[in-house]
Amino acid sequence: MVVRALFRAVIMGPPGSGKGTVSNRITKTFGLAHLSSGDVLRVNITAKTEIGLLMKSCIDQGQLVPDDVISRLILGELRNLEQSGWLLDGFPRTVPQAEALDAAFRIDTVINLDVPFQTIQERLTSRWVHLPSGRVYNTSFNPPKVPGLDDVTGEPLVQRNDDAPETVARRLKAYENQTQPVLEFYRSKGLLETFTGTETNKIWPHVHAFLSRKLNSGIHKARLKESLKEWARTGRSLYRAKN
Ligand SMILES: Nc1nc2c(ncn2[C@@H]2O[C@H](COP(=O)(O)OP(=O)(O)O)[C@@H](O)[C@H]2O)c(=O)[nH]1
Ligand SMILES: Nc1ncnc2c1ncn2[C@@H]1O[C@H](COP(=O)(O)OP(=O)(O)O)[C@@H](O)[C@H]1O
Repeated sequence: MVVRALFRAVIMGPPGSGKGTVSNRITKTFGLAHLSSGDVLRVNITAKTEIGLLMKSCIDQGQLVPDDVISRLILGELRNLEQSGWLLDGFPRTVPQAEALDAAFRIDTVINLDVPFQTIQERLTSRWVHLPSGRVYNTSFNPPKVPGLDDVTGEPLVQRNDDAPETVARRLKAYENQTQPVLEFYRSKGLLETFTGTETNKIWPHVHAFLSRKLNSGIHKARLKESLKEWARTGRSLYRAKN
């Protein structure tokens, strides 16, 4: 699919607000590369890299990893995506991270998923993930075809250590204290676009319409129409392979 060259977006929202789920729909519909800071960290933990080993306990306890570590990691990954449009998920999470990103790249828009904290806790305790790919499931919202197994590879799904209820509470606190100020950072630059709701399937059409408008000039029109029709007809089935 053809997308206007180098469209660069950030998706924000509290833990469990649906960033990964919506990112997957965006990247499939609009052909952007997806970079999730949480996935990058988890891949490092699984591969037992030096960074992974150092950051594991921080992540398991629901704390943010240090700004300089994550900024170096993510800006390095983005430099490998120099030639593509991308959607950045989970970074920046603090104002110093936002400043580091700002110094390195021009951002076109910031999508903010505004989902109430009460909605989130239950979602996270029933979240299951396929670690190698980052595919995310939920026992009630989007269960895998075979319980406990990834739809694409058939490999086992796991629950994240940091999705335990007491750790989720700590992550929400970190979001309030450290990440909410980033919303103001982007609001003051006129980049923040907020989508409020409690259900991803109701938020998604608004995100879709917004990005379609933004990207209209470059998107292959026929593909967009086809994807909208498919969405209207089947709901989420377009995205079943991952979500
Ligand atoms: N019940 C319910 N679960 C959802 C909804 N949207 C996403 N989820 C699930 O909630 C969990 C968190 O979503 P995810 O996209 O991983 O959020 P992130 O932490 O912001 O990246 C996952 O298990 C999703 O499958 C929704 O509208 N309703
Ligand atoms: N930008 C970041 N800054 C600091 N820590 C981060 C960042 N991104 C991810 N992490 C660490 O990885 C954990 C998981 O992140 P992520 O997968 O994005 O969670 P969620 O999608 O549930 O919000 C965070 O709780 C934090 O410990």
